[in-house]
Amino acid sequence: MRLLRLLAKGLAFQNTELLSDQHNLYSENNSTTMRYLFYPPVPQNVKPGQIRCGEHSDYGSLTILFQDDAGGLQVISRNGDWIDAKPIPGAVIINIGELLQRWTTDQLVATKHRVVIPEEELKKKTTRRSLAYFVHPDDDVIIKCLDGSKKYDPVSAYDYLASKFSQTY
Ligand SMILES: O=C(O)CCC(=O)C(=O)O
Ligand SMILES: [Fe+2]
Repeated sequence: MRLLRLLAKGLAFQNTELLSDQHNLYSENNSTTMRYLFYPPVPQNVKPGQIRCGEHSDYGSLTILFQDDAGGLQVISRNGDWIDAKPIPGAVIINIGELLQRWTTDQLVATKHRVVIPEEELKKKTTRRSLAYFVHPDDDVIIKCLDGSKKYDPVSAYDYLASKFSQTY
């Protein structure tokens, strides 16, 4: 909630509660979830180009991501290069989600990221664990461009998530 308030401040919204007010994280009408991810050791005969977690951006408002020291997470830069998001002890990663990008008409960008397989043989044998807290707006919030533009069609947070899940799974 503090992060959402700070983002609203950073974007110079008059109402700094504008985003946080739409996130009743513990209500039944909110799809915020925590996911624990476990990546087993990579098999020896892994094919070139195989990946631990394919390129995507997260769907909601923000993701707070805790990763262990295995490494492999990469984020895409504005010019399309993949940059290692090296684990830093005690640090968390904050990803902007697609709904927040739509809401802010691209002022905040949902950065694409992926998890690649380590190159060193020894590291391939290690597992990787991460913990992701996917923060979502309340299900019934209609996400429409806050600047009044029509760049993105209004969509409810729930419908957006449901359409993403049906495409993914
Ligand atoms: O495991 C990770 O570090 C990233 C996972 C991820 O990006 C996701 O589940 O959306
Ligand atoms: Fe992700």
